[in-house]
Amino acid sequence: MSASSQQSVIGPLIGFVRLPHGEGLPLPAYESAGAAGMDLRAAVPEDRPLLILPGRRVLVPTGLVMEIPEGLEGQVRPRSGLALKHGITCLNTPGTVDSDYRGEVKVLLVNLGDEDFTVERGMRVAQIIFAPVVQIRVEERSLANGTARGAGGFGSTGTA
Ligand SMILES: O=c1ccn([C@H]2C[C@H](O)[C@@H](COP(=O)(O)OP(=O)(O)OP(=O)(O)O)O2)c(=O)[nH]1
Ligand SMILES: [Mg+2]
Repeated sequence: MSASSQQSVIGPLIGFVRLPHGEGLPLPAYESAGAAGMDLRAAVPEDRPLLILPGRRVLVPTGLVMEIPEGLEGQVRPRSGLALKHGITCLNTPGTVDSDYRGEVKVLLVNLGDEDFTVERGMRVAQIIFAPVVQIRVEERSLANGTARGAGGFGSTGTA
């Protein structure tokens, strides 16, 4: 198995459906044995790259629909290299992909740099991390139970 196609053999199985405009792009894969995220590629047309002007945002298609099982979510997060070199990050980070979402996964990029940035087809624009989620039950109460911290927060435990 090559370094660029690591595949977990014990993790949950997630179905990826490739949309027509995603044809020909590699499926997301773990790029190293211990990678937490799988990179997401831009499924923009070869002849129509996306230009992101400084201060502007664009929604980048990935060409993928994911069947995330109940109990998991997808977190769309920025890539540090793009952030460091170009000021490109995800505006809504971490983006949340719900387990019942069956639309195309998209990446909302923002250009916080001072130069134009071009998103080419196949460029790895973000990464997705799959993580467990719990859905809680809500019970309204008149008073919260007491704790040692109480209402202290926002630096209440000291300055250093
Ligand atoms: O970075 C992201 C964030 C979200 N989504 C998709 C999957 C997610 O399940 C859906 C809704 O996202 P979210 O709940 O964050 O947005 P919303 O503004 O609350 O929309 P909605 O009312 O559809 O829930 O949009 C993405 O493809 N990429
Ligand atoms: Mg929502």
